[in-house]
Amino acid sequence: MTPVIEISGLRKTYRSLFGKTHHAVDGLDMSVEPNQVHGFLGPNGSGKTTTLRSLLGLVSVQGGTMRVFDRPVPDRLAEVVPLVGAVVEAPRFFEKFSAFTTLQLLATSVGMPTQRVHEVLEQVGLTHYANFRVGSFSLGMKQRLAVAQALIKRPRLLILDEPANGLDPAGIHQMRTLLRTLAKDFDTTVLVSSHVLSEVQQLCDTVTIISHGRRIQAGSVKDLMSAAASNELSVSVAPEEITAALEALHAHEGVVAAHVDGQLTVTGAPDPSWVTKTLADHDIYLSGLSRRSINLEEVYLKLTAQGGLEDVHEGGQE
Ligand SMILES: Nc1ncnc2c1ncn2[C@@H]1O[C@H](COP(=O)(O)OP(=O)(O)OP(=O)(O)O)[C@@H](O)[C@H]1O
Repeated sequence: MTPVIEISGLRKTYRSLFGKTHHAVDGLDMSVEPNQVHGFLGPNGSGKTTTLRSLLGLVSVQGGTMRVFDRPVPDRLAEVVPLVGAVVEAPRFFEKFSAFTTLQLLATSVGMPTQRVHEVLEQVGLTHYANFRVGSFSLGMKQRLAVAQALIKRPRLLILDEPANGLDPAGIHQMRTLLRTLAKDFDTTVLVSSHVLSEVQQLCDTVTIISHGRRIQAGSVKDLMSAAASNELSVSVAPEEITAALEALHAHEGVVAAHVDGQLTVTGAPDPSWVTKTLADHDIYLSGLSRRSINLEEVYLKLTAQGGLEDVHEGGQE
Protein backbone atom coordinates (compact mmCIF):
# COMPACT_ATOMS: atom_id res chain seq x y z
CA MET A 1 0.00 0.00 0.00
CA THR A 2 1.38 3.43 -0.89
CA PRO A 3 2.16 5.40 2.27
CA VAL A 4 0.16 8.58 2.86
CA ILE A 5 3.34 10.34 3.96
CA GLU A 6 6.80 9.37 2.79
CA ILE A 7 9.82 11.41 3.82
CA SER A 8 13.34 10.53 2.81
CA GLY A 9 16.57 12.21 3.89
CA LEU A 10 14.85 15.45 4.94
CA ARG A 11 17.23 18.22 5.97
CA LYS A 12 16.36 21.61 7.40
CA THR A 13 19.10 23.90 8.62
CA TYR A 14 18.66 27.15 10.50
CA ARG A 15 21.35 29.80 10.58
CA SER A 16 21.78 31.89 13.72
CA LEU A 17 22.34 35.67 13.66
CA PHE A 18 26.05 34.94 14.02
CA GLY A 19 26.08 32.67 10.96
CA LYS A 20 26.29 29.39 12.89
CA THR A 21 24.27 26.56 11.31
CA HIS A 22 21.96 24.29 13.26
CA HIS A 23 20.52 21.10 11.77
CA ALA A 24 16.92 21.07 13.03
CA VAL A 25 16.14 18.07 10.80
CA ASP A 26 19.14 16.01 9.76
CA GLY A 27 18.41 13.33 7.16
CA LEU A 28 15.02 12.24 8.48
CA ASP A 29 13.20 9.23 6.98
CA MET A 30 9.59 8.64 7.85
CA SER A 31 6.65 6.71 6.48
CA VAL A 32 2.99 6.81 7.51
CA GLU A 33 0.61 4.16 6.21
CA PRO A 34 -3.06 4.87 5.38
CA ASN A 35 -5.78 4.85 8.05
CA GLN A 36 -3.34 4.70 10.93
CA VAL A 37 -3.02 6.95 13.92
CA HIS A 38 0.72 7.56 13.79
CA GLY A 39 2.59 9.11 16.72
CA PHE A 40 5.57 11.36 16.10
CA LEU A 41 7.74 11.41 19.19
CA GLY A 42 11.00 12.97 20.23
CA PRO A 43 12.59 15.13 22.89
CA ASN A 44 12.14 18.91 22.93
CA GLY A 45 13.94 20.47 19.99
CA SER A 46 14.36 17.18 18.12
CA GLY A 47 12.71 18.54 14.97
CA LYS A 48 9.08 17.37 15.10
CA THR A 49 7.40 20.73 14.49
CA THR A 50 9.96 21.64 11.85
CA THR A 51 9.18 18.38 10.03
CA LEU A 52 5.42 18.98 10.18
CA ARG A 53 5.87 22.57 9.00
CA SER A 54 8.07 21.33 6.15
CA LEU A 55 5.42 18.83 5.05
CA LEU A 56 2.86 21.61 4.88
CA GLY A 57 5.15 23.90 2.90
CA LEU A 58 5.39 26.39 5.78
CA VAL A 59 9.20 26.31 5.77
CA SER A 60 11.65 25.63 2.97
CA VAL A 61 14.06 22.71 3.32
CA GLN A 62 17.63 22.16 2.21
CA GLY A 63 17.44 18.51 1.17
CA GLY A 64 15.51 15.28 0.93
CA THR A 65 12.17 14.37 -0.57
CA MET A 66 8.62 14.44 0.79
CA ARG A 67 5.53 12.85 -0.71
CA VAL A 68 1.97 13.23 0.56
CA PHE A 69 -0.71 11.05 -1.06
CA ASP A 70 2.02 10.07 -3.50
CA ARG A 71 2.52 13.63 -4.72
CA PRO A 72 5.84 15.39 -4.21
CA VAL A 73 5.65 18.36 -1.86
CA PRO A 74 6.11 21.25 -1.91
CA ASP A 75 6.02 20.99 -5.76
CA ARG A 76 2.42 19.71 -5.87
CA LEU A 77 1.27 21.14 -2.56
CA ALA A 78 -1.78 22.77 -4.15
CA GLU A 79 -3.20 19.30 -4.96
CA VAL A 80 -2.48 18.05 -1.47
CA VAL A 81 -3.84 20.96 0.58
CA PRO A 82 -7.54 20.15 0.02
CA LEU A 83 -6.91 16.68 1.47
CA VAL A 84 -5.08 17.81 4.61
CA GLY A 85 -6.29 19.36 7.86
CA ALA A 86 -3.61 20.53 10.25
CA VAL A 87 -3.03 22.25 13.57
CA VAL A 88 0.70 22.89 13.85
CA GLU A 89 0.83 26.57 14.71
CA ALA A 90 -0.57 28.09 17.90
CA PRO A 91 -4.15 28.68 16.76
CA ARG A 92 -5.18 32.31 16.29
CA PHE A 93 -8.82 33.39 16.22
CA PHE A 94 -10.90 36.55 16.06
CA GLU A 95 -11.67 36.75 19.76
CA LYS A 96 -14.97 38.58 19.25
CA PHE A 97 -16.44 35.92 16.96
CA SER A 98 -18.35 33.00 18.39
CA ALA A 99 -17.12 29.47 17.81
CA PHE A 100 -20.03 28.97 15.42
CA THR A 101 -19.27 32.07 13.35
CA THR A 102 -15.57 31.15 13.25
CA LEU A 103 -16.39 27.75 11.79
CA GLN A 104 -19.21 28.99 9.56
CA LEU A 105 -16.89 31.47 7.83
CA LEU A 106 -14.39 28.71 7.20
CA ALA A 107 -17.09 26.28 6.02
CA THR A 108 -18.39 28.84 3.52
CA SER A 109 -14.89 29.48 2.20
CA VAL A 110 -14.34 25.77 1.47
CA GLY A 111 -17.87 25.15 0.17
CA MET A 112 -19.16 23.12 3.12
CA PRO A 113 -22.78 23.41 4.35
CA THR A 114 -23.77 24.74 7.80
CA GLN A 115 -24.61 21.18 8.81
CA ARG A 116 -20.88 20.43 8.73
CA VAL A 117 -20.28 23.18 11.34
CA HIS A 118 -22.73 21.45 13.70
CA GLU A 119 -21.04 18.11 13.07
CA VAL A 120 -17.53 19.29 13.89
CA LEU A 121 -18.73 21.22 16.95
CA GLU A 122 -20.26 17.99 18.17
CA GLN A 123 -17.14 15.95 17.33
CA VAL A 124 -14.87 18.18 19.42
CA GLY A 125 -17.40 18.63 22.24
CA LEU A 126 -18.08 22.33 21.74
CA THR A 127 -21.78 22.24 20.80
CA HIS A 128 -22.74 23.77 24.13
CA TYR A 129 -20.28 26.64 23.59
CA ALA A 130 -21.13 27.28 19.93
CA ASN A 131 -22.40 30.79 20.60
CA PHE A 132 -19.79 31.79 23.16
CA ARG A 133 -17.14 34.29 22.14
CA VAL A 134 -13.82 32.64 21.34
CA GLY A 135 -12.15 35.29 23.51
CA SER A 136 -13.76 33.67 26.55
CA PHE A 137 -12.41 30.20 25.68
CA SER A 138 -9.80 28.37 27.76
CA LEU A 139 -6.63 27.01 26.12
CA GLY A 140 -8.22 23.56 25.87
CA MET A 141 -11.39 24.95 24.27
CA LYS A 142 -9.31 26.88 21.73
CA GLN A 143 -7.42 23.67 21.00
CA ARG A 144 -10.74 21.88 20.35
CA LEU A 145 -11.87 24.73 18.09
CA ALA A 146 -8.62 24.52 16.13
CA VAL A 147 -9.19 20.79 15.60
CA ALA A 148 -12.79 21.55 14.53
CA GLN A 149 -11.40 23.97 11.94
CA ALA A 150 -9.00 21.32 10.67
CA LEU A 151 -11.88 18.84 10.34
CA ILE A 152 -14.32 21.11 8.46
CA LYS A 153 -13.30 20.01 4.97
CA ARG A 154 -13.30 16.28 5.91
CA PRO A 155 -9.55 15.87 5.44
CA ARG A 156 -8.10 12.49 4.53
CA LEU A 157 -4.95 13.37 6.46
CA LEU A 158 -5.09 15.14 9.80
CA ILE A 159 -1.84 16.51 11.23
CA LEU A 160 -1.89 17.67 14.85
CA ASP A 161 1.04 19.04 16.84
CA GLU A 162 0.46 18.20 20.53
CA PRO A 163 -3.35 17.77 20.31
CA ALA A 164 -3.65 17.06 24.05
CA ASN A 165 -2.22 20.49 24.83
CA GLY A 166 -4.43 22.23 27.40
CA LEU A 167 -7.07 19.49 27.42
CA ASP A 168 -8.45 18.13 30.69
CA PRO A 169 -8.65 14.33 31.17
CA ALA A 170 -12.18 14.18 29.74
CA GLY A 171 -11.04 16.26 26.77
CA ILE A 172 -8.06 13.95 26.17
CA HIS A 173 -10.35 10.93 26.25
CA GLN A 174 -12.76 12.58 23.83
CA MET A 175 -9.90 13.56 21.48
CA ARG A 176 -8.59 9.99 21.55
CA THR A 177 -12.01 8.58 20.68
CA LEU A 178 -12.41 11.11 17.89
CA LEU A 179 -9.00 10.42 16.32
CA ARG A 180 -9.43 6.64 16.55
CA THR A 181 -12.90 6.88 14.97
CA LEU A 182 -11.58 9.06 12.14
CA ALA A 183 -8.88 6.49 11.36
CA LYS A 184 -11.12 3.45 11.74
CA ASP A 185 -14.39 4.57 10.20
CA PHE A 186 -13.72 7.68 8.13
CA ASP A 187 -10.76 6.73 5.94
CA THR A 188 -8.57 9.31 7.63
CA THR A 189 -4.88 9.05 8.43
CA VAL A 190 -3.86 10.88 11.58
CA LEU A 191 -0.35 12.08 12.40
CA VAL A 192 0.10 13.44 15.92
CA SER A 193 3.17 14.69 17.72
CA SER A 194 2.96 14.26 21.45
CA HIS A 195 4.96 14.12 24.66
CA VAL A 196 2.17 12.34 26.55
CA LEU A 197 3.46 8.82 26.07
CA SER A 198 0.74 7.03 28.02
CA GLU A 199 -1.70 8.69 25.66
CA VAL A 200 0.32 7.77 22.57
CA GLN A 201 0.42 4.15 23.77
CA GLN A 202 -3.39 4.08 23.89
CA LEU A 203 -4.01 6.18 20.80
CA CYS A 204 -1.47 5.25 18.16
CA ASP A 205 -1.10 2.21 15.91
CA THR A 206 2.40 3.13 14.80
CA VAL A 207 5.08 5.60 15.83
CA THR A 208 8.22 7.29 14.60
CA ILE A 209 10.67 8.32 17.30
CA ILE A 210 13.26 10.93 16.42
CA SER A 211 16.24 12.46 18.15
CA HIS A 212 18.48 15.27 16.89
CA GLY A 213 16.47 15.46 13.66
CA ARG A 214 16.94 11.78 12.75
CA ARG A 215 14.72 8.73 13.05
CA ILE A 216 15.92 6.41 15.76
CA GLN A 217 12.99 4.01 15.75
CA ALA A 218 9.79 3.30 13.83
CA GLY A 219 7.16 0.63 13.77
CA SER A 220 3.95 -0.51 15.35
CA VAL A 221 3.51 0.34 19.02
CA LYS A 222 2.91 -3.35 19.70
CA ASP A 223 6.12 -4.50 17.96
CA LEU A 224 8.13 -1.77 19.63
CA MET A 225 6.95 -2.78 23.05
CA SER A 226 7.46 -6.49 22.51
CA ALA A 227 10.92 -5.90 20.99
CA ALA A 228 11.84 -4.01 24.14
CA ALA A 229 9.89 -6.28 26.47
CA SER A 230 11.75 -7.04 29.60
CA ASN A 231 13.26 -10.52 29.88
CA GLU A 232 12.68 -10.24 33.60
CA LEU A 233 10.21 -12.75 35.05
CA SER A 234 8.44 -12.45 38.33
CA VAL A 235 7.99 -15.89 39.95
CA SER A 236 6.00 -16.83 43.07
CA VAL A 237 6.74 -19.94 45.13
CA ALA A 238 5.87 -20.89 48.72
CA PRO A 239 8.04 -18.87 51.18
CA GLU A 240 9.73 -22.01 52.58
CA GLU A 241 10.85 -23.00 49.07
CA ILE A 242 12.46 -19.73 48.07
CA THR A 243 16.03 -20.73 49.02
CA ALA A 244 15.80 -24.05 47.21
CA ALA A 245 14.29 -22.32 44.16
CA LEU A 246 17.13 -19.78 44.04
CA GLU A 247 19.70 -22.60 44.18
CA ALA A 248 17.94 -24.55 41.46
CA LEU A 249 17.82 -21.56 39.13
CA HIS A 250 21.35 -20.35 39.87
CA ALA A 251 22.73 -23.75 38.93
CA HIS A 252 22.22 -22.76 35.28
CA GLU A 253 24.73 -20.50 33.59
CA GLY A 254 23.43 -17.11 32.50
CA VAL A 255 20.37 -17.22 34.74
CA VAL A 256 20.22 -14.71 37.57
CA ALA A 257 17.58 -15.03 40.26
CA ALA A 258 17.01 -12.74 43.21
CA HIS A 259 14.58 -12.64 46.06
CA VAL A 260 12.68 -9.35 46.13
CA ASP A 261 9.70 -8.65 48.38
CA GLY A 262 8.65 -12.28 48.72
CA GLN A 263 8.95 -12.87 44.96
CA LEU A 264 11.72 -14.26 42.81
CA THR A 265 12.85 -12.13 39.92
CA VAL A 266 14.54 -14.17 37.24
CA THR A 267 16.54 -12.80 34.31
CA GLY A 268 18.29 -14.66 31.54
CA ALA A 269 15.91 -17.67 31.50
CA PRO A 270 15.40 -19.04 27.95
CA ASP A 271 11.62 -18.76 28.38
CA PRO A 272 8.96 -18.90 31.13
CA SER A 273 8.29 -22.62 30.60
CA TRP A 274 11.99 -23.31 31.29
CA VAL A 275 11.54 -21.80 34.78
CA THR A 276 8.43 -23.90 35.43
CA LYS A 277 10.20 -27.10 34.35
CA THR A 278 13.47 -26.39 36.18
CA LEU A 279 11.65 -25.80 39.45
CA ALA A 280 9.32 -28.78 38.96
CA ASP A 281 12.41 -30.97 38.46
CA HIS A 282 13.29 -29.98 42.05
CA ASP A 283 9.73 -30.64 43.26
CA ILE A 284 9.05 -26.92 43.57
CA TYR A 285 5.72 -25.85 42.08
CA LEU A 286 5.20 -22.20 41.37
CA SER A 287 2.02 -20.35 42.19
CA GLY A 288 2.54 -17.49 39.75
CA LEU A 289 4.71 -16.38 36.85
CA SER A 290 4.55 -13.18 34.86
CA ARG A 291 6.75 -11.17 32.57
CA ARG A 292 7.42 -7.70 33.89
CA SER A 293 5.40 -5.40 31.67
CA ILE A 294 7.03 -2.47 29.91
CA ASN A 295 5.30 0.69 28.78
CA LEU A 296 5.97 3.04 25.89
CA GLU A 297 7.50 5.60 28.21
CA GLU A 298 10.21 3.14 29.28
CA VAL A 299 10.87 2.20 25.64
CA TYR A 300 11.07 5.87 24.65
CA LEU A 301 13.36 6.84 27.52
CA LYS A 302 15.71 3.96 26.75
CA LEU A 303 15.83 4.82 23.05
CA THR A 304 16.29 8.54 23.42
CA ALA A 305 18.97 8.02 26.09
CA GLN A 306 20.88 5.55 23.89
CA GLY A 307 20.42 7.59 20.73
CA GLY A 308 18.65 4.73 18.99
CA LEU A 309 18.28 1.05 18.29
CA GLU A 310 17.41 -0.74 15.12
CA ASP A 311 14.27 -0.08 13.18
CA VAL A 312 11.65 -2.66 14.11
CA HIS A 313 10.38 -3.14 10.57
CA GLU A 314 13.12 -1.98 8.32
CA GLY A 315 16.20 -3.56 9.73
CA GLY A 316 17.87 -0.51 11.23
CA GLN A 317 19.12 1.84 8.64
CA GLU A 318 20.39 4.48 11.05
N1 LIG B 1 12.55 29.58 13.20
C1 LIG B 1 13.61 28.98 13.78
N2 LIG B 1 14.82 29.60 13.78
C2 LIG B 1 15.90 29.01 14.32
N3 LIG B 1 15.89 27.81 14.91
C3 LIG B 1 14.72 27.14 14.94
C4 LIG B 1 13.52 27.70 14.38
N4 LIG B 1 12.51 26.81 14.55
C5 LIG B 1 13.05 25.74 15.19
N5 LIG B 1 14.36 25.95 15.42
C6 LIG B 1 15.28 25.02 16.08
O1 LIG B 1 15.18 23.76 15.44
C7 LIG B 1 15.24 22.71 16.39
C8 LIG B 1 14.01 21.83 16.25
O2 LIG B 1 12.89 22.58 16.70
P1 LIG B 1 11.41 21.98 16.64
O3 LIG B 1 10.49 23.07 17.09
O4 LIG B 1 11.17 21.40 15.30
O5 LIG B 1 11.50 20.82 17.72
P2 LIG B 1 10.33 19.96 18.38
O6 LIG B 1 10.78 18.55 18.29
O7 LIG B 1 9.04 20.30 17.74
O8 LIG B 1 10.39 20.47 19.87
P3 LIG B 1 9.23 20.54 21.01
O9 LIG B 1 8.96 19.14 21.42
O10 LIG B 1 9.87 21.34 22.08
O11 LIG B 1 8.05 21.22 20.38
C9 LIG B 1 15.37 23.37 17.77
O12 LIG B 1 16.73 23.37 18.13
C10 LIG B 1 14.88 24.77 17.52
O13 LIG B 1 15.51 25.69 18.38
